[in-house]
Order: sequence, then C-alpha cells, then structure tokens
Amino acid sequence: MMEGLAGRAPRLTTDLTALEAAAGRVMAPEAFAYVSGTAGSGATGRAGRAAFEALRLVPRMLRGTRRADTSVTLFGQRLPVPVLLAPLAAQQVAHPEGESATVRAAAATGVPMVLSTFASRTLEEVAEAAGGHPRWFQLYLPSDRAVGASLVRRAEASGYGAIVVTVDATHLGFRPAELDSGYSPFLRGTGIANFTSDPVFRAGLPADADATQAVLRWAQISTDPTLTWEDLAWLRGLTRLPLLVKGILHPDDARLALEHGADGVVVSTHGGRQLDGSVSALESLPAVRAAVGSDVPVLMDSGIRTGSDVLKAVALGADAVLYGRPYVYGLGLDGGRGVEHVLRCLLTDLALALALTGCASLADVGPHVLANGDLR
Ligand SMILES: Cc1cc2nc3c(=O)[nH]c(=O)nc-3n(C[C@H](O)[C@H](O)[C@H](O)COP(=O)(O)O)c2cc1C
Ligand SMILES: CCCCCCC(=O)C(=O)O
Repeated sequence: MMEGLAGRAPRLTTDLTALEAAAGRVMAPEAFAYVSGTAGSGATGRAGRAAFEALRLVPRMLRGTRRADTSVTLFGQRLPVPVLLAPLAAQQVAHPEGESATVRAAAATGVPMVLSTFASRTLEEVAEAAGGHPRWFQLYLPSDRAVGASLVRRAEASGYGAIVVTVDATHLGFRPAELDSGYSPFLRGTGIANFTSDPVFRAGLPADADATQAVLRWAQISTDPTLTWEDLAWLRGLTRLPLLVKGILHPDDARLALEHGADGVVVSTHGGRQLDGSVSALESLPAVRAAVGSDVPVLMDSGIRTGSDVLKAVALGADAVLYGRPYVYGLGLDGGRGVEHVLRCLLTDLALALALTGCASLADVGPHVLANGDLR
C-alpha cells in the first residue's frame, strides 16, 4: 500500500510532476544535469509534456467499476499493468545501488524493467537482483558487432524476455546541460559495466589494460553512426527473443522496422534528448499505430508522468508505455524505496483514472475517452 494511504504522510511527494524539482534539491548537480537534461533549447522535452497536457479525458459516471483491470498481454507475457521501466543509463549517478535497487522495486510493484546497455550494473547482476521478475534488455548495437552479439547472448542466457534496440541515438544529441557541467558518467567509467564484464570486449583490450583504456575502447565501439535497416535484419537473425525498435516517430520507419524483422516498436523522442524541435511522441503515436495495424505491439514514452498520461497514450494506440525519469528521481531521493513509492503512486493513479473514465479494463480504453470538442 502507498504510505499516504496508510494514514501517514509519505516521505516523498505523491505529486509525480513535482519529483524533478525535489530530486534537483538533493541529487549531485552534475548527476541531476545528466538525468534531467534535454537537447538544444529543450523544445522537444517541453512539447512531450505539452502534448499530454493538451488532451482532456471525459469522465463517465455510475459504471459500477470497483477496481479496473489494468493488465495487458505483450508477446504472450501477461503484465499486471501497461507500464515498463524505460531503459535509463548509468543509474549509479542517482544512487550507489543503481539498477539493482531499481529492479528490486520494480519486482515489488509488478512493473517489468528494460535494462540499458549502458547500465552501471551488469545484466547478470541485475538478473540476480530481479529473481524471476520479468525484464527486457535494451541494446545499443556496438560498431564491433561481435560485442553486440555477445551482449545479446548474455541477455538470453540471463533470462531477459525481449530485446529493445534503440535507433534514435546513433548520433548523440546536443545536450547543453551535460556540456555545461563538463560531465559524462561514461567517461568516468559509470555505465560501461556490460562492456568491462564482456569477454569479447575484454579480448579487444591488452591483458594489462587499465580503466582509462577500457573507457577509450568503450567510446570507440559502443555505438555506431553507420547503422542501417540491414543491421536490424542481421540482429533479427541473431535471436529468437521478441525484438522491438525504440525511437520511432515516422510511420514509414515503423513499417521499415517490421519489414526488417521487428516484432514491435517504441514511439519515443528519447525524452527530448536527441533532436531539438522534433515532433512529440504522443503526436506521432496515432500515425504509427495506423501504419503497423492493430496486432503489432506499440509502446511509447517521453513525457509520461501520471496515470492519466498512461491512459491518454493507450487511448491513442499504445499497448503499453515506458516510464522514464520519474523513477530515477525516486532512486535519487530515497534509493529503492523511492522507486517503489513512485511506481505505487503511478499505478494507483492509473487504476483511478481508468475507473473514473468508466473503463473496467484497458480493453475498454479508446479514443472515446478523450474529449474531441463534440460530446454529443
Ligand atoms: C538519464 C537518461 C538516460 C537514458 N538512457 C537511455 C539508454 O541507455 N537507452 C535508451 O534507449 N534510452 C535511454 N534514455 C531514454 C529513455 O529510455 C526514455 O526514452 C526517456 O527517458 C523518456 O522520456 P521521459 O523520461 O521524459 O518520460 C535515457 C533517458 C534519460 C533521461
Ligand atoms: C554514446 C552514447 C551515449 C548514450 C547515453 C545513454 C542515453 O541514451 C542517454 O543519455 O540519453
């Protein structure tokens, strides 16, 4: 149960839109700049929130819904809620336990985690902390494909249930907050654990390599600006796990992803961290859904903060959402307890939003829950 509902004031705010300011007061300034930062002028980050705020839900009365069913089935896996934790790199910048604390909180709330390639804990450590709790692996395909193949093999061996390949950051966005603080977690060795623990990566280093040499090699091979759709087809041939492509905003790219072997797509602006001035993810979502048809899993992220936001995304065609920065702010504020608090707030808010719109389950959610200016 949420602390606030147990008759005590919670340790952290239950206002999910206020977490960023709260975290900004306690996190190390450079870590906060890394997590909260966006590309360029911040226009895409703001547009992400504005798109959700511009939509209005229409409440419906006396539907007799005691508790709405929030469960959803994705790739044959039944999830209690249409929410997964978005892959956010280098979580040790927020708390020393990093992704291990996050995944324990995720398990306690039933929310699967998508682990970043650039996690600060290895994918095996996180699998162990997760126990049997479902988790997916996000892949940045390295320019050294043998390392990429090794990461996929390790994810399969450690029980990750899907591969989410991110395609929107082959060139890193221009991020003033990071540039101004002169700080990158990766260049200090945080967020490269999946590489330094990888036998194929290590084979490319001299036997006596020090930490600096490992960071330099990571910087050389960890991403690949020359990626094309053919590389997705290659990746498809490497694994039988469900394969999702993250970072899609154009319906033609969604079609291309499917043509090259993807099983699903994630509509995302990377939280406004890549192309400044881009269309928001919520604006793109209906066109992407229309392009792929009703049977292909479509997830979305970028700007989701509240339960009503999740409902709006589902109404516009998402099967599920990835929840991003707020849980890392929870991690920065109170470790695993903070993540759990944030998730319990979100899930309680979502269940209430469903019931208040008169929906007994997610299957009842559609464009009709949104005001379109004509309520006749
Ligand atoms: C600090 C930070 C690190 C991120 N690291 C990754 C990553 O390693 N891989 C990835 O695919 N996306 C990454 N993302 C993007 C998120 O997965 C997600 O798309 C984004 O956070 C959604 O925006 P929101 O948090 O504002 O809702 C990162 C985002 C942030 C804020
Ligand atoms: C060299 C690529 C760094 C990407 C870092 C992780 C990420 O997706 C983000 O910070 O955003």
